Amino acid sequence: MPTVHSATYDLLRRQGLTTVFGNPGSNELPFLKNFPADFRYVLGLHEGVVVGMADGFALASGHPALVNLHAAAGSGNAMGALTNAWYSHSPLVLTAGQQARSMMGVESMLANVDAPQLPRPLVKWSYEPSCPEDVPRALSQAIHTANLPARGPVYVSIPHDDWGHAVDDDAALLSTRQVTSAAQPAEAQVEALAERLNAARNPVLVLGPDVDAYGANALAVALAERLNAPAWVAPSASRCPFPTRHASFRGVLPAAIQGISDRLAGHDLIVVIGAPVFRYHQYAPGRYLPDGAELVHLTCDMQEAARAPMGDALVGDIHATLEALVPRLPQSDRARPEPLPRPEPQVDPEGLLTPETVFDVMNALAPEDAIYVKESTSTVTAFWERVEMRHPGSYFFPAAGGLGFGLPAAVGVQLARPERRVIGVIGDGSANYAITALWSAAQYRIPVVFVILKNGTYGALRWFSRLLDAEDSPGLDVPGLDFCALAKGYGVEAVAVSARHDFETALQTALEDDKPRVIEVSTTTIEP
Ligand SMILES: Cc1ncc(Cn2c(C)c(CCOP(=O)(O)OP(=O)(O)O)sc2=O)c(N)n1
Ligand SMILES: [Ca+2]
Repeated sequence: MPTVHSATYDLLRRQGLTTVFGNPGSNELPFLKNFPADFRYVLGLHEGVVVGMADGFALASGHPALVNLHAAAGSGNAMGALTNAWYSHSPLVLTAGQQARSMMGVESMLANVDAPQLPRPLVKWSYEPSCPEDVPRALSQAIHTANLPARGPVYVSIPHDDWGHAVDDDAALLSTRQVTSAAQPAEAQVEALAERLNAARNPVLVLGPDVDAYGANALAVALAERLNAPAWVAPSASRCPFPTRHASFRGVLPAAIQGISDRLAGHDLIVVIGAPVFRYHQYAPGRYLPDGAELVHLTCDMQEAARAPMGDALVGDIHATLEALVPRLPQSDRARPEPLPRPEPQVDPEGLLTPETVFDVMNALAPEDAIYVKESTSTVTAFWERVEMRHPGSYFFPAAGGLGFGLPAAVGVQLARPERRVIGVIGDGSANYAITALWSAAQYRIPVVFVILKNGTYGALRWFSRLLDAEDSPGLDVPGLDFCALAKGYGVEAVAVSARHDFETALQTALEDDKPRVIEVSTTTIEP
């Protein structure tokens, strides 16, 4: 007779979720016992690391990832990482152990009181099965809910005395289910979009993370070339949807209402693809659109479409829609955009490196298909100007700006993409939120190159403090951190550098190694 335990592992195996990212408690042991030999468990020492690794793994692989957390305390620790997974449309299947059913009501230790409520609103669906026999079906619903557009995290709480319960043979019907979506816009919808583009005098593209998530980067290039239109990356970029040295590439839009309108002034049609409209950040009120401009928005996420403050929107599959759209457009006779000029090298002060130099060296030495996991807020602009990214899946940044993503996500990305080198570019502030990810990288010998930019301060907050007239705020500096000692403590080799040649040597050595390494670089602080 199959049990909840055996039926669940059959389901997970057939649905391709054989890597479990977790941090266990007693509630989880009945799920983890008799752990199948064809499954892999990746331990994180904090649940923010567990979810961060799973997030990087899911985003880089394009498939759902399974997470197993401890009840309330474990799930609570994961909430910060969930903010990023929610906004990056990351298909995470979070499971959490619950106290035994008869012990929940008295709120005994490790009872997850009102479990489904805890992760809301950062999950698409949250559930605790009402009886043990429903656990396999609930997990099947969780997998498909996470994976259907718009993709996103889900949460299932499972009492630990459910796993041994018998289930009937029909539970096996779950494991072979294939649930997919077409989301192909109708002929008339594609035609209407084509007509609008054809009628535009001076269209501009604004491309978001879901272009990269749907593998539609080449279609975005084809669209830009067919229109001879400039292509901006949508603000607060969490992925790279367009080759950064292409002639149409114009950089990342500022995350400010008036700033965006200023950059897009003169265009009569703004075509936003695969991004919310928009992920503003600093409060800089202004006009949502430049004079004379209209906006049309293609998104996979109905909530993005519904909540936008302006424009028309079409909800559909990004890849399928562009595939249907591009052939309908005649080759424009507009002048092709001129490539952006290359930035000048920066002069480094004695004993420090500018972030610009760090990125110039990275661009020179890293493989052309390197993957960057970025979490140093003040250096984002300099990075996009100086580091070339041309392949899909080359860049990941916390989609909600929730720090503690970078280190673990870099581990998860490298686990998903062993054929490409992953370089984590992490601020000395951000590095502390999930520093224990270094232990997982060492334990599982996941060869991420962690470059920690040490400017001794929360650089982005220094900038914000000026913007918000709060420059006398306390708590903006992080002096006295020794990331070589910290890395050593977690089993990762590390070196500290403060001169260009030393960084070149350290980076080259790390790129040639098959184990993780930390490079602590003393840098100046720059404006975001
Ligand atoms: C979990 C969490 N805590 C606090 C913040 C606030 N915060 C903080 C603390 C920043 C400073 C980041 O400093 P860094 O050293 O990582 O990078 P820079 O010096 O390049 O800004 S940026 C920012 O939004 C956050 N975004 N997420
Ligand atoms: Ca810093």
